[in-house]
Amino acid sequence: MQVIVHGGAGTVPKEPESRQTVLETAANAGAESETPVDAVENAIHVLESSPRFNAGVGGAIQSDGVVRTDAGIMTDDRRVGAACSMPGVEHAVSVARLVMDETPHGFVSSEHAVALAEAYGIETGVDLRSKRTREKWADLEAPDGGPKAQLEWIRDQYGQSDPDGRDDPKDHDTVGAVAFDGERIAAATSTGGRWLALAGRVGDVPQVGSGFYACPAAGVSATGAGEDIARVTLSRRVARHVERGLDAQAATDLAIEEFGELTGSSAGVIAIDSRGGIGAAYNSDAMQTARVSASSR
Ligand SMILES: NC(=O)C[C@H](N)C(=O)O
Repeated sequence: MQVIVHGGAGTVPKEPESRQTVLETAANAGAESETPVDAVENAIHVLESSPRFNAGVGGAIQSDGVVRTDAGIMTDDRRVGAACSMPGVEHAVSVARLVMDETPHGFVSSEHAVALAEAYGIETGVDLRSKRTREKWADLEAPDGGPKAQLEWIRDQYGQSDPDGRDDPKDHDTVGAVAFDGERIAAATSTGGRWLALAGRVGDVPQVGSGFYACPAAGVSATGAGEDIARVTLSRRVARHVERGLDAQAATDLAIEEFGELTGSSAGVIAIDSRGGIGAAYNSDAMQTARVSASSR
């Protein structure tokens, strides 16, 4: 099994070593799995459970102080599942997989996704705020009131990786994984979104072709400024470059170059192609990845 995972594209993290250790653990968990789809789910579970990443526990907070999680998963035969805007759901990737495996749909949202998760035994009602998230939120002096007041308040802060000048930004640490066993490919991405988005905002992560994609040619996971990633369907773009003959590294490089030219924004992508080529590219300051090729499976 070949596996690559990412821990988000953004600024240079303060403690890269400890994050790298979690990424390596996640990649190993993936490589020990039976199938590529198990591999991406298992790898992402590790990252969702770590408060160091913006997915599951430690996810970004929205304008009403609630962490809502999003995820998408896809396999090379174009089976796909996604779930979004879920308060209290640590393992968003498992809800996405549930949508793929158990429903005739591709995408289920908000309280209905949470209810579906609960009905199938996926844990809900988890407090996703880490200690740091709590402290940061307490400092922010959010307004009382509805969407208009919240929108006014976040207008200058949304998309800033360091809201209000605080350090330890959690804006960019979305997680993703791609796996290939020599025959089948799977890709998945999971996130808490971006700091101080309007309550209910959903980014690229659960949108097929934007935050994740898989087809016979390649599997892809993206991270970065979600609105901009969705505008150019970044993950599909990488896969298309592979379909036209590039290997995964050349395809991720080209897609990120195009993304920068088209949007002026920052993002990163990882990919594995059907010849076993692995690619990773980003135009932010940093994107940590870990990769494993286990010959035993
Ligand atoms: N950190 C991220 O990668 C954020 C994610 N792409 C989003 O916009 O929701």
